[in-house]
Amino acid sequence: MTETKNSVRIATRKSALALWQAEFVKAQLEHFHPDLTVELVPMSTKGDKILDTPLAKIGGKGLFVKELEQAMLEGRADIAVHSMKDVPVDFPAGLELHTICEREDPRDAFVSNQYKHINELPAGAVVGTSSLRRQCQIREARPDLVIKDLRGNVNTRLAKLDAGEFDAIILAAAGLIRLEMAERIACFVAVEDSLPANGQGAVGIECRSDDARIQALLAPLEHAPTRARVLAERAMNRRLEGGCQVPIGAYAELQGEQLYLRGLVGAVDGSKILRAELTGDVADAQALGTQLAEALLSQGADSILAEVYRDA
Ligand SMILES: NCc1[nH]cc(CCC(=O)O)c1CC(=O)O
Repeated sequence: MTETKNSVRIATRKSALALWQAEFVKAQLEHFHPDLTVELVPMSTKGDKILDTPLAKIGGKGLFVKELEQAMLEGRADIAVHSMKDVPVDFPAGLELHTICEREDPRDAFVSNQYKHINELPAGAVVGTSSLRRQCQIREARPDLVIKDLRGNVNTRLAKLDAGEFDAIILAAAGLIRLEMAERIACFVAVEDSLPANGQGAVGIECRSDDARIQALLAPLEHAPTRARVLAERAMNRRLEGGCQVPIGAYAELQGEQLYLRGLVGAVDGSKILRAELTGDVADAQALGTQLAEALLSQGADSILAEVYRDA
């Protein structure tokens, strides 16, 4: 399809979750703009191709977004739909994160075919996750469990659980809910027990900074409360210079006009987890995130993170 005034092309990864999110944005755009033609442009990213290496070791910010951004910069697509959790803090010149949609359940989910709760797992049980943030919080609570790396998209991870490679796995609840697999969730993990990653459960839309036509079309998809929460969480990560593969949790909730923000930085072995929280005016969301990061840094977060990056 050639570019017309009344079309939008969405660059998307090909995983089931990415396609769901792109279809969701397509449906929303068509709902608000009945005359609009919306087309998906699926593509593979480096992160999709390297499946055998723990994510923390590949490093490289934007492993899952670079190809999508290239497509927008070259005019092969107009927008890219991302899980906010996977979106790097900075954007290439000419692109911006323009829209943040309403958040799905931000919690982690405990998934197991035998056990209803992490506390039911016997000593030595094997738990699968590739997230350092989840690892450090599990290790702190249950040093007797064995944690094994678990990569792949949601379906691959569930298949590995079902094949008996793990006694339980931890996934983002949002992904399972979106893919209509909520029945696989044995229990939602309380945010007190597993503080979510910044942006978890929220979908963001990136577009060209100078594309006023697209930005006007995106306007009705914006969800201001989610934006405030996610911006606070991202500001915390930004100040800590944390990419998406770091043992950092950041979670903001709205309490009226107040934003309640919690953060943590953990040593991967669970030997030490720093926590901080604060409450402030929602209008100061980003400043609050930075302030929370400062509180964690003053507790020694920088030396913990330096260790993580050295080992990675
Ligand atoms: N890191 C991969 C990723 N990115 C977004 C989600 C889930 C959906 C979301 O958080 O919006 C997942 C899977 C997971 O962590 O289990």
